[in-house]
Amino acid sequence: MGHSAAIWDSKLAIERVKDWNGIDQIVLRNPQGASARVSLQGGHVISWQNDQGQELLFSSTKVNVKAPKAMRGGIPICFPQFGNCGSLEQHGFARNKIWVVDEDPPPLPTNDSNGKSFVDLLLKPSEEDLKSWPHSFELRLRVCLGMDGNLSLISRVRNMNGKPFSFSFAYHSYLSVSDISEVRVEGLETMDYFDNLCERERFTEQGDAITFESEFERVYLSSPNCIAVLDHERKRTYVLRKEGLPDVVVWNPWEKKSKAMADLGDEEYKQMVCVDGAVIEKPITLKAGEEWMGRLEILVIPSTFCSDFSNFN
Ligand SMILES: O=P(O)(O)OC[C@H]1O[C@H](O)[C@H](O)[C@@H](O)[C@@H]1O
Repeated sequence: MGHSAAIWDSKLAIERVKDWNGIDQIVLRNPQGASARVSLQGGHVISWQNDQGQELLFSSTKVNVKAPKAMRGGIPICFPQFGNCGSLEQHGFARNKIWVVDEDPPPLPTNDSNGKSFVDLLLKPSEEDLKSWPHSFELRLRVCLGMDGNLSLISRVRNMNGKPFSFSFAYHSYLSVSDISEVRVEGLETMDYFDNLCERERFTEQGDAITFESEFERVYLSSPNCIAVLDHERKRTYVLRKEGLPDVVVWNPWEKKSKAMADLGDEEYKQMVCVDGAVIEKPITLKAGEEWMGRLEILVIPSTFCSDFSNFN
C-alpha cells in the first residue's frame, strides 16, 4: 500500500495518508461514500462517517497540547489494562503506541470480510514495553467498513510462546449524540454492574433502559451481545453487536468532571456517550501459543425502525 496511493477494486477504496504530526492514517471508504479513518497512533479509529458525511463518533475539539496521548474521542483501544486496575498507565499502553499495517495477517477463523473495505494493524511490544509488561504478545486489529456502512473491529491477542499472561481489553467507543439527556441505552436492564462512582460496589440494574442525568461510570457484567443506544433527537440508533467481549462500560463524565479534563470542552460531554465492548471482570489468560479474539460491530439505523432491536441479536 503506497503513501497517498489509492488501492481500488472498482468499488472499494483504501487510502493511506499522513496526519499533521506525520503519523499515518488509513482511510476506508465504501461505494456509497461512507468512510472510516484509523490512525496508526493507537490503532485508534478516529472517525466514522455515514454516506451523508455525518460523523458518527464523538471527538473533542480541544487538544491537550501538554500531554501527547490518545485523542479524546473515536474508539481508543484499552489494552492490556482497563482503567487504573493494575500497575500500567491508565487504559494500558496500546492506545499510545505506533502500530504498523499488517500486510499478511493470519487468516481469521470466519472470513466475513468479503465485500468490505478493511485494513489489518499490528502491535508488538517494544523493548521498553517489555520492561513494564514483560509478555511476548501480538495484538492485531482488523477495521472493516461494510457495504452498508457498518463498522466492525476484530481484535486478536496471541501469546507468542511466552509464559502465560492475563489482560483486560476495551473498545472505548465514543458515540456522537445530540444531547446526552436525550439518550437511552437498551439491553442492559437487569444486569449486574460495578459502579465506579461507588468504589466499584456491585449492584443490579432495574428493569428500565438507562438514561443520564449526572456523571455515569458503570461496568455491566456478562451482558447480552446486542446493545442499542437510542438518540431521540437525531432519530438515530446505534446497535452494538459484540462477541468475546462479555462486559459493557457505560461512561459520561458530566459537567464537573469534564471541566477538569484538559482535552474536553466544557459543554462537550453532552455530545458523547461511551458504550464499550470490554473484558474487565474476568481477564483473559493466554498460555503459550494461545489466541483470543473479540469483535465489535456498530451499525446505525433510524430510530423509527427500532422499536424492537432484539431482532438484531
Ligand atoms: O481519560 P481517559 O484515560 O481516556 O479515560 C476516560 C474514562 O474511561 C473510562 O470510561 C473510565 O471508566 C473512566 O474512569 C475514565 O475517566
